[in-house]
Amino acid sequence: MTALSVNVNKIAVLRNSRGGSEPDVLRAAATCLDAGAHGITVHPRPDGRHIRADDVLALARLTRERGVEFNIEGNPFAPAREGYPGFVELCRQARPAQATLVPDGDGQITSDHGFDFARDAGRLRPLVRELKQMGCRVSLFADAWEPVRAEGIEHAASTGADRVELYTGPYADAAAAGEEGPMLERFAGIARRARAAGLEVNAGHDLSQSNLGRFLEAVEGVREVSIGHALISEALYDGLHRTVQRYLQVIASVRA
Ligand SMILES: CC(=O)[C@@H](O)[C@H](O)COP(=O)(O)O
Ligand SMILES: NCC(=O)COP(=O)(O)O
Repeated sequence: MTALSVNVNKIAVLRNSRGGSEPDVLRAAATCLDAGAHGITVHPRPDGRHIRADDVLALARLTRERGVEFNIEGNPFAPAREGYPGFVELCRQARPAQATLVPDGDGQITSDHGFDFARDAGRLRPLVRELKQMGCRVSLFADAWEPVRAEGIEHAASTGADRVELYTGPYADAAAAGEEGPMLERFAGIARRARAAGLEVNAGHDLSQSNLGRFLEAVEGVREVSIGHALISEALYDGLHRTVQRYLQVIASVRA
């Protein structure tokens, strides 16, 4: 069954908006785990807009104590700056179960593309090796809708990474327009291609209660979905514990 990793970035957005300690990221993560979430994801960004280095280390302790997975996302090429030791150094300190490499620039409002693996495989390879030597499973953020980039799956495998995380933003947009059919076929094809290349498949970005089930029905073998923005938004109306349980029910209802 697909694992649910809850991304708690948006708890930190609200907390940072007033400069205090509430809402508490750690308490929110513990609530998600109490509700049955399989893991926690964060995407600390160099500008510190939400998750900060101290959150990462605190969440690393919590997930280790709970015996669940911690997934840290980030751009491994982004330089360190005050308050941000750099992605690889953060992983060295936190030792997450999974490191998900995402090619985001500082100016992006959110993640919106995967790697160009034909171009980037060479410089990703040593980073993947270093992270795996730390004991991290390594996942690479990958597009699934642009033919040019999507053909790079074999290049992604050549980096030594364990998984790709399919960027599902375009799927979510298509689903909102009721036009997800062709997109799902493409995602299913890329997922098969990834597994044939020896990569397991994660998925994430803009997944929600309304679009998750159709995605998992169409795209076989998704090991993990990491979900944040929609889940936290829905939790504002329905409560965090109940919302996490609703996502788990969606996942459990998917035909094996
Ligand atoms: C990689 C990805 O698609 C998301 O996990 C990303 O973490 C979202 O980042 P923001 O929460 O900063 O939008
Ligand atoms: N990798 C995707 C993730 O962690 C959360 O993305 P979103 O649900 O906040 O869009």
